[in-house]
Amino acid sequence: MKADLSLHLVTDDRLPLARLLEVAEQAVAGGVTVVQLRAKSASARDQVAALVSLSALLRGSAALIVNDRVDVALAARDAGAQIDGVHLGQQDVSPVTARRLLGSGALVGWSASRTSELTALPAGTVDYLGVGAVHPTSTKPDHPPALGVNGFGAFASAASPVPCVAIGGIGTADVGPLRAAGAAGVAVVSAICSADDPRAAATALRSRWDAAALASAR
Ligand SMILES: Cc1ncc(COP(=O)(O)OP(=O)(O)O)c(N)n1
Ligand SMILES: Cc1nc(C(=O)O)sc1CCOP(=O)(O)O
Ligand SMILES: [Mg+2]
Repeated sequence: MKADLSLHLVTDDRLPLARLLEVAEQAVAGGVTVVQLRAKSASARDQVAALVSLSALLRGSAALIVNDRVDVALAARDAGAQIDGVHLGQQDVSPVTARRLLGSGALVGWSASRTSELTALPAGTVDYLGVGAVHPTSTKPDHPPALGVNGFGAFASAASPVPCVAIGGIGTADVGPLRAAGAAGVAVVSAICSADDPRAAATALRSRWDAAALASAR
């Protein structure tokens, strides 16, 4: 595996850059392993600037990936940022193209929520699937229908051996059950970005994950 997929911070579109950087720094200090810049309403230029700042802040302490935009990932690399990969949706550039453009070492994630989408999965092209929504969430009003933890588990079994990262309305109480259902990791926006103390929120998610991983190893 190219990155520890266990705990993703997906950034909140509504955060101003200074707060986004603060939240990312605290989240990684609390145990986040992947930071995904999700800035859907920002211009390409602003996304590149944010990635350059995030890269300088993280200095490799967590993987830094970009939502939707392979072009932005490449432009940020060109500007000197360490960009580890992208997370793509079903409507975005194909993961095959992303893999070709970003290289074999890049982390390429792809969204999937129905088993019919797996038939189109190019073997060896994606490193993980982002699977949701686990619960309904107002963070992404156009999210796919909620799967619940059991639905997530059924999907993860069908997708095996591709690692599945759970997303959508996830809080600390979901982490253990999702790990037990076969999640390779969890991804959150509001559980960290809307917390008064993002570091404490990330620490709580991290310790639930570590406890569940320990329990499954017994
Ligand atoms: C880890 C992870 N999983 C799923 C998504 C959702 O991606 P997508 O379906 O492309 O939707 P948007 O985030 O682009 O609105 C994700 N971002 N991260
Ligand atoms: C970005 C995203 N993708 C989803 C999917 O189901 O594919 S749900 C989602 C938003 C997750 O935010 P929160 O942790 O605040 O619920
Ligand atoms: Mg997308």
